[in-house]
Amino acid sequence: MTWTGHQHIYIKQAHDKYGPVLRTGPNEVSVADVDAVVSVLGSGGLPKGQFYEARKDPKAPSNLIAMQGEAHANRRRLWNRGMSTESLIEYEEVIAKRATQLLSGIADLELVDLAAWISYFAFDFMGDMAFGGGFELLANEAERTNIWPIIEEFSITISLFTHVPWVASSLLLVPIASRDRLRKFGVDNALRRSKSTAKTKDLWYHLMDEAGLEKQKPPLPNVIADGALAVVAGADTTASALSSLFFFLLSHPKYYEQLQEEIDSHFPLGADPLNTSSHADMKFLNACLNETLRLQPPVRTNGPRQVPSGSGGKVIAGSFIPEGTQVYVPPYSLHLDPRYFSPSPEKFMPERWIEPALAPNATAFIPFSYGPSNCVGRNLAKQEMAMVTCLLLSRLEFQFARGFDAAAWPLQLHDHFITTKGPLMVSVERRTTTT
Ligand code: HEM
Repeated sequence: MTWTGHQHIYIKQAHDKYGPVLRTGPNEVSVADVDAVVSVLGSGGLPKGQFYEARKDPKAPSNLIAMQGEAHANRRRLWNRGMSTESLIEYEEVIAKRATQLLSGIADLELVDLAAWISYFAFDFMGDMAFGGGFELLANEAERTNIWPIIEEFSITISLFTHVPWVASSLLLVPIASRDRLRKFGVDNALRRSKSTAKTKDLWYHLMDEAGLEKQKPPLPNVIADGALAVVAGADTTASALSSLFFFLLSHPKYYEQLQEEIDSHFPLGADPLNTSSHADMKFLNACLNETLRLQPPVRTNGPRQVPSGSGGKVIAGSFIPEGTQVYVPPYSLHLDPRYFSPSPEKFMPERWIEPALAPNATAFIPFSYGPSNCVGRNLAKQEMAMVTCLLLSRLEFQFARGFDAAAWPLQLHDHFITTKGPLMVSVERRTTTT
């Protein structure tokens, strides 16, 4: 089931048929019920278990996502500093530089694979954040030809073999030549970054504790492991969400126009669409981002938590779950559940996030998971998406390319823990009114 990339659809169909608590394997259940969000993922919920343990590389230091308990809380403190409001303000300049490169890269191409270009943006930016630079996919055609296929091979291979490509041992599944090149690439960049002083406080600055706030300096290999995690966990997810947003807008011209109008009203002629100070007031933009993350959550099934041995089991959503069982709380199934998102949960309707009469059940909305191991990069991801969307829609006009099979695109979004996607072919024109 995992191999097809459509497991999120099968699980949803099975929930529709058999109810919210479903046995999906000899020792695992899927619970698509809002009660499970807090009781499984919340702070008093269940720990990560064998699923994450089995994917750890015993020879490599763990990255944040594979950690638990106190070790996780200690490492997460460094990450939280790197994702604080002040840090996000520092990152604006780096996002702006890469978004502007994205704009100039596609502005004069008539036909563009927008999904690929958005991915180049997302990888270049996460390389800047995690290692103070490294990828130059937007600027460098040779890199797009030589390095991008390796990154894609890496993403697709590990995603085919494991649910959690973010855990170190997944690297072992990538063909040796690619793996070695990628490892060398990561280590070279990390070593270069470790010898330099950052011009801005990037994520590395916080993970390495360059401010000297911790009693002990984090060991370099741990920081390399977390830097690599940032690239894998932060680039593809954000790129998927942004590509899906453009797909939905292009499929719904009414919403495309409404969003463009909101953007134009906040950034009239001469204003900088990369300025983030209006984002909180841009209701329709935020509604479109939420609606995209609801219908196409980049992490569709997510990794499970486990009922601890010796606990005697746990009652979840009204069902007794024995100890040792792995429990999934699948975002895709929850997000399409009419109990939580009505009317028409399968439709792209940004207004459900604006009109009180359509208000969804916010607890059932978990694109970034929930609780102590939720996505530490969620605010950064939203900031990237908002900046790129405002810039592109204020400067360019997009349409699906002639002959593009829009109906087929969502089926090319494959759930391999993260989401892999097919080409999103669009035609592009400069807007004359705002430039
Ligand atoms: C739209 C974009 C994104 C989505 C949908 C997303 C989703 C998620 C989800 C569902 C998890 C929980 C995984 C689990 O329970 O195993 C997670 C964890 C994580 N994400 Fe994100 N993510 C996004 C962007 C980012 C970005 C930009 C970063 C920045 C580096 C990031 C870094 C992380 C890290 C480090 C974790 C592990 C947190 C922990 O275990 O404490 N993510 N993300």
